[in-house]
Amino acid sequence: MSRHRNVRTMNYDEDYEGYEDVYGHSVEDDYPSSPSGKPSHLCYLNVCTCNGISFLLVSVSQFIFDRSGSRAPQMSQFFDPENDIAEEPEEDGEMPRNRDVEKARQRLDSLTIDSAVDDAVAELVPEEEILLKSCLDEIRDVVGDSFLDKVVISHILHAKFNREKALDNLLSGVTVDPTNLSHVPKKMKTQRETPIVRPQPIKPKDPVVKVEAGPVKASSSGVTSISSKPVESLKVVPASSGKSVTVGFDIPKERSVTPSPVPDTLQPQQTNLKCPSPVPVKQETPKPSKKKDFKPDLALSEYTKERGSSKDLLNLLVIGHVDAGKSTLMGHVLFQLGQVPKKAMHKFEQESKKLGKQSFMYAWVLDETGEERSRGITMDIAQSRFETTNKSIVLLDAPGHKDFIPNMITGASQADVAVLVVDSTKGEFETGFESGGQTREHALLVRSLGVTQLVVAVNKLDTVGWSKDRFDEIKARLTTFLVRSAGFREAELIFVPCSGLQGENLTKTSTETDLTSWYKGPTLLTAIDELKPPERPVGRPLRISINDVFKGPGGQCIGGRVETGMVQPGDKVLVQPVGEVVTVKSITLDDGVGTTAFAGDPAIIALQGVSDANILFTGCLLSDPNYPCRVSSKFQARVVTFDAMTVPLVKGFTGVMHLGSLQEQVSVRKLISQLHKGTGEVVKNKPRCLMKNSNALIQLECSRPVCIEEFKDVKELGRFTLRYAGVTIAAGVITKVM
Ligand SMILES: Nc1nc2c(ncn2[C@@H]2O[C@H](COP(=O)(O)OP(=O)(O)OP(=O)(O)O)[C@@H](O)[C@H]2O)c(=O)[nH]1
Repeated sequence: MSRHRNVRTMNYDEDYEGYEDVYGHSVEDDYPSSPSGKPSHLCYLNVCTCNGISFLLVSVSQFIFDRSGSRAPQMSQFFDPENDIAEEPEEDGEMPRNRDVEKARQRLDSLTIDSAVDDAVAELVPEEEILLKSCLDEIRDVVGDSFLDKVVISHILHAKFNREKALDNLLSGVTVDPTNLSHVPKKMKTQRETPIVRPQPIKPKDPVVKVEAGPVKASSSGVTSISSKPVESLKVVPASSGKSVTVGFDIPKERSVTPSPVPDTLQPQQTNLKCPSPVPVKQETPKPSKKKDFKPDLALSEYTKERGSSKDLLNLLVIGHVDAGKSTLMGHVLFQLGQVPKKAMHKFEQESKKLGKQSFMYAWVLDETGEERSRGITMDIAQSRFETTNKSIVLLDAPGHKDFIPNMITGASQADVAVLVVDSTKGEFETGFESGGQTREHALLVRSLGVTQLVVAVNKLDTVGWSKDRFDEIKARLTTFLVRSAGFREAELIFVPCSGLQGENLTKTSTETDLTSWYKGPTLLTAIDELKPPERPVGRPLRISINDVFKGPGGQCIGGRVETGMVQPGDKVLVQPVGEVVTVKSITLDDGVGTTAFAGDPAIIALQGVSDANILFTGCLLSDPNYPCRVSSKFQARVVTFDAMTVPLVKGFTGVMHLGSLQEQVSVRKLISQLHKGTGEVVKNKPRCLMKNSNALIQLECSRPVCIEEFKDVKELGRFTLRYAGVTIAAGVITKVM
């Protein structure tokens, strides 16, 4: 079995209609409180307007971590702008005589700074307040609580919101003159429209491990996993070391194509990320084909001939909060279906027992790496395949831990349908469902990426005595959220009570009388079989998104998914964005049958005539040379911001865009207009910032040209999510490639 990405191939109209649910449907009037009892989870529902300064200020405060609470350290305790803490006597001996004098001087200095900073902050205009708070948060990520807020603020103001400079000054002990913090003469403030220079992201506090797809691994259980390997740890000079810190994300000025996706987990603090040697773009934006009409007939008749009588393929993603039991559930399903040999299962049982982790024996079917098994968590998408009565299922088991959400997004970009697993144990469902848990974020993500059908596995029901009340309670709370906030249709949701560990109600009707006394619905497998197959855009120009590049027996190979069209051995394909034409040497399909790959198929493709292996990388594309994909670094998008957003979206904001297998740093160039949720009408032109739950038209720019399409043309390559500081803050569809 191979490792690859799949294409979501859903009916365009139906899918777009779904997006109208997400982006367009207004239920402001009837929207209830959130399940948590908070005013509401308004993610898709409310229009956030910024009509005046007072509103803006109140709203901004919601985003800001308030360090002025009772736990805030006393200034006299820590503050010493001139002398490093290291100069304090280390031993517990008597304090030097001049210490009292020194402390008194510090107090005096701090008081001066205190009032000067207050004065300067009081003079800020709203955009500056937002910037100040965003700078403060980012610097806090590096220095932690080692400096008082006002000291950090004084440096930010002194550096005119340049957070790199402020951080450098702070760490190298530069003294700020507290009487000179008013950075802009008052008379200028009223005139200023957009002169605020957006600061660059800064260094992370801790080294971060990037998890990246590794080579294909076949296993005894027939499961293929995308191995996780630590690729780079950033070297960070500790703040206390006194050494100067180089900060800022190094974006090459020239437009070059480099196989270096930006790891999301590093946002917003990434720095010094070294891209592999750039490969020159031969044809940055391929010229549109002169042939106006693409003829889909050949592809469609081939498809009918080859696939007409076979089962529908369904790419199924399994999502849910960490430890909800996803791997155990699906591992047990595979075992019950005979996909895992008894001998292999026995081995997993013995080995997991030895490690004291016997409860994870079924999870081991899918969690294959040593690290996953010893830690008891899934770290990357594991892929397998099974059959139901009417469907051929490609199973994608996603990691639940929030550190691995970028990997989960990779899976979500391949999914046609999803199984959301929730733990029904008392307290555990609540943990996963409350803010900070992954149940909501995963559901929002898959819906944003086009999944409209969801099976909810109410798992671990054995822990609550197969309680119908608990099942009903979870069903009610989730339905409210999934329908009202995430934009699913109630008719597209199927709730199935089950136990992954005990194997109840998975592939055959349960024998557990406490369950069968009240539940007569489908098993998990039947529910999956009932999901509708997506329509495959076979009759469109070829697009194959690449998620793996490796040397195979056939030479240079890629693992990818055919997004649209079809491909056969001998076809010429255009590698984009580089713009080099290569030949398809051979195609290996996931089920090993046939050599023609159609839209929706995951495939391994060996290529001939590749001048440099570096032109192929995760996130690049193979397309029809006569009908190439758009390649651009600038585009317009309609976005909806999520409830989890922690900083307002302003011009210059930089985050990570996830578009299919592509992860790319992107910044907001323009906030064009804020839109009404229900009607899509412009409610405000050129808003200064976007808050949570806003709907807007914005212009974005990537740091290098990427393959993108307008959503109306190719939905798979026209929608994205935006993440910042490890949180998914927005989803969008591309409305105009520029
Ligand atoms: N009692 C009970 N325990 C279960 C059930 N399903 C899973 N578990 C236990 O829950 C723990 C976590 O299971 P996993 O399958 O690793 O959970 P996961 O959701 O795949 O975890 P991540 O992929 O790391 O997010 C293990 O100890 C399982 O034995 C169940 O139905 N009943």
